Amino acid sequence: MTLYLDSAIISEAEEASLMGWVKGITTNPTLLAQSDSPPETTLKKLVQLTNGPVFYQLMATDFDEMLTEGRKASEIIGSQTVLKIPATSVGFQVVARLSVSITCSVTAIYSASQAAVAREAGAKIVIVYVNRATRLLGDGIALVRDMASVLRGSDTEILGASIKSSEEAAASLQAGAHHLTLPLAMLKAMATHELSEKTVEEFAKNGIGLKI
Ligand SMILES: O=C[C@H](O)COP(=O)(O)O
Repeated sequence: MTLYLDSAIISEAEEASLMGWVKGITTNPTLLAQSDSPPETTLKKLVQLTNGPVFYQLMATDFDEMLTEGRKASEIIGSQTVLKIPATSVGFQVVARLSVSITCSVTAIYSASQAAVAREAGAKIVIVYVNRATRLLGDGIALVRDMASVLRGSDTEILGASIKSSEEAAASLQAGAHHLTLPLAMLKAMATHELSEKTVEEFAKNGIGLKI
């Protein structure tokens, strides 16, 4: 399992890097628009802040332009590139073409059948917007479960995105998500429990340890 930061804000990527357990960064056009640098500069900075994958989502919608954009992103990000390609008819064609040379994920997947098509097209990762799916379809966790069932036995892995609580994060993993991507605040929330803090306070009050 891998936890990724879902952000293009450099200060957040720096903080996630210091955590030591966040192993890559996912971006999308909306997140890149929140950065104060042009996308090319932001992506180069993000690459410096992680040893793991840096995901870039294609904006173009025309087949040839998508190929060009994907190759350009790969030149900027280098060996850490994972392309995020939207789950559209042309998107699947682009995955089939680019996945032979660049790691591809398919994003904005809303059905188990789209996950199966993504796998056949050569995607290594399928991205499911868990909370959005709950809001739009009724049960995002059930969608993760269905996707996991369809992909069982294949190399294609599920990345859960649009996670709004620690409980939703855990439920996504239990349902079969291999990885999660989360905003910085959600990563911190995942690592925190009030009882852990209370327990530490208790030890601090009553215990002793090595002199340092
Ligand atoms: O890249 C996709 C985002 O993770 C979706 O999250 P959101 O539903 O919070 O916008």
